[in-house]
Amino acid sequence: MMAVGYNAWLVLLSIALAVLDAYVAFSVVGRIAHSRGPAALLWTAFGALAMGSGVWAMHFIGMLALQVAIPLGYDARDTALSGVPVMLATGATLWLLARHTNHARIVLAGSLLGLGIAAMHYMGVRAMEMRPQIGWHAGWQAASLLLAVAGSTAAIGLHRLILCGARRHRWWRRIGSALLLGGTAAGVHYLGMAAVRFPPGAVSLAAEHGLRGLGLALAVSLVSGLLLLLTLGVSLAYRQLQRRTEAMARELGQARDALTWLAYHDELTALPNRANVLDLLGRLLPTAASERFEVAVMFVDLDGFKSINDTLGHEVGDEFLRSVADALRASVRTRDTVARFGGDEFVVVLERFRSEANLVAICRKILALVSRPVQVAGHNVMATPSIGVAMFPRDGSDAASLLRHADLAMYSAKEQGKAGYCFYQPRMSATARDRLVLSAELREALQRGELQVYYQPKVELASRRIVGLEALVRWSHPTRGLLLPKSFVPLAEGSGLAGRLGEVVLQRVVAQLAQWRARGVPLVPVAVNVSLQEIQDGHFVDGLLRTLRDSGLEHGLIEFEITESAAMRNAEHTLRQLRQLEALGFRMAIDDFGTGFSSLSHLRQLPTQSIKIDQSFVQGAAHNPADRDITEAIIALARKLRLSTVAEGIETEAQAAWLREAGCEIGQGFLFVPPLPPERVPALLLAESLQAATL
Ligand SMILES: Nc1nc2c(ncn2[C@@H]2O[C@H](COP(=O)(O)O[C@H]3[C@@H](O)[C@H](n4cnc5c(=O)[nH]c(N)nc54)O[C@@H]3COP(=O)(O)O)[C@@H](O)[C@H]2O)c(=O)[nH]1
Repeated sequence: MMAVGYNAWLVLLSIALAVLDAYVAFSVVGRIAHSRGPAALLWTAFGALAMGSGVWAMHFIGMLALQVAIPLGYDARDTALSGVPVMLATGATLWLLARHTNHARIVLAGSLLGLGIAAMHYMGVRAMEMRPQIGWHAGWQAASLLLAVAGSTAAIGLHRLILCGARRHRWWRRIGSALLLGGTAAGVHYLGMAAVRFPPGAVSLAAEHGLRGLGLALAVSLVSGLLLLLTLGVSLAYRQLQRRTEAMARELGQARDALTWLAYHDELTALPNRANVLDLLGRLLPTAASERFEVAVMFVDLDGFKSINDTLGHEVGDEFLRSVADALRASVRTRDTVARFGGDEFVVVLERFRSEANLVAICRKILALVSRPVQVAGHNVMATPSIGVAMFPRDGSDAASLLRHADLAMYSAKEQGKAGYCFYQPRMSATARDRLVLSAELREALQRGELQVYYQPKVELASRRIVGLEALVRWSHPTRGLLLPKSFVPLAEGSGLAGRLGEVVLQRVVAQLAQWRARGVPLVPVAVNVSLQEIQDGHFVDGLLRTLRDSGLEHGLIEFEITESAAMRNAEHTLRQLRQLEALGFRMAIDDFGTGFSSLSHLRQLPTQSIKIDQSFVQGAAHNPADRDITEAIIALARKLRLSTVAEGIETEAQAAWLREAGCEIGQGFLFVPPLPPERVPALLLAESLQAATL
């Protein structure tokens, strides 16, 4: 038997190539696993080519490292063909590993790869074309086959363990599995070569025409190494790209989820919003119709929330709305829906309730829980709810009509004194239509001059002398008769006509005063009610001065009454406007005092000469100690601020006497004179006092 030796450098080179090859192969498995469709197929083919050719190059360099006493060569065709089984086996292995793996798949992949490597080796040895044929040592042959299968399986198993295990030390373990697989491929080759027995006198026919030489070994190593490095580079770059794409997809997904949430929820309270409720009712009502159960929609609106917002600020308002949301949730079952439609409007949807009495109980619970005072940023805040209820199928067959009717019922609850609930009744729709008609008619009435101004005297309580008049608008409606402000002033404010209405009243008052003066009637200041909309209009002061310009009237003859809640709203801007009016010599009074949320520091800054005590306190004082206490407190406060007090709505002598004793100087009410048309006022102004006047 011929002696056999190896070129140690080429052996080392072949082992290094095998390890690099294995490392690249595992990297490519990751790319296939994370790709789909054609990309996965392309990576499999690319990986099979790179890894198969790497193993093949390792084997070929190993063959070239072989040194025997005779010249050796390798048939080019057989050598090239020996790469085919390993490439096929590699392709199959990569594909198997990239998909779902279990123990059986790992053993199958390891066996396929091992057999592919072994097949390549034994085909490659044949390429030497030895004559006589070489002999084989069965033991070494069996050992090489066993190593091929066991080593490949172990390396693949180790790699799977890495993927499933913790991230720590992954890199080292990946190198370990590459060393194991690379070592296996090299081991199969060198164990296989140990099995080869060159008969004495044997020759290699391929030495004449085949591949041979150190230069060739280096060239193959270089090409194969470059191919593997290129594959590794592309694989890493591709992984980076995939990670970025995945991160972007994740971010996009999160952004889409956030947008979807926002589209269906109210950001402030995290409650469902209008779109959500419409969606819910759209699904619920058909089921309710087919399964014959009832659905109730409750419209909940807070009374006086605006003044909380305006006087205490939006942060306090927001916090208070969140507490209202909690109170509403606590009032109903978890399966009922509580939603916020915006502002201070909430909606509750209840399904499968037991009876109408059950709904009444829920309304009462809402009233009790929502009306509780809440501590927000050091303030004791409270607002009562007004609730409107509409039921399916009785009050509406679809979401839109149910919500509209619940809303109308809520308005009705407000009209009935607020802090209550109302169930929808068909006549409410008629009332709403009526409001619309009246609103349209008001626009024409302003042009046609149907508005009139009545005057109610303000009287000095001690002497019953008339010290002022209040101008109160009336609408002489062609078919409905004389309408009071409560039936059309809110309509004017809701339809943007408040400014025009104020202008008309002011023109009438100025013309009236000028006419009385011309007739020699002694004049007293006339108070004109102004709404917040008018005050906030940037042209209010200009319009006022224009109206007064040719009248020759002193500005001190006009007093503006602004309600307490309006004075506190948008406080800064309102304050600027009022100061401008004061600087021009106009007088100012705070109307309906005691009904809003005044900030005392703000009140101190208001350029006002008097405070009007709301008539509810004046009339309640006789039987309600709290009203009496509030009235006395307002009078004391006005004294401290050096303001005069005017008590509204005095109807009895007892009220007048008590108010006078309490320190109130001026009064107004039916006891003295009701609001009168202008033609009846001169007689009063010409008399010394009311006692002397004949009404
Ligand atoms: N923006 C404008 N608002 C106006 C204008 N004119 C009136 N108003 C606002 O309407 C409110 C109601 O006015 P009215 O129905 O005319 O009622 C006044 C009196 O009739 C009533 N009053 C007077 N004395 C008594 C009484 O003894 N008992 C009793 N039950 N009611 C009485 O009070 C109203 C006057 O109150 P006040 O203005 O608070 O002094 C009216 O309050 C205005 O807000 C307008 O031109 N523009």
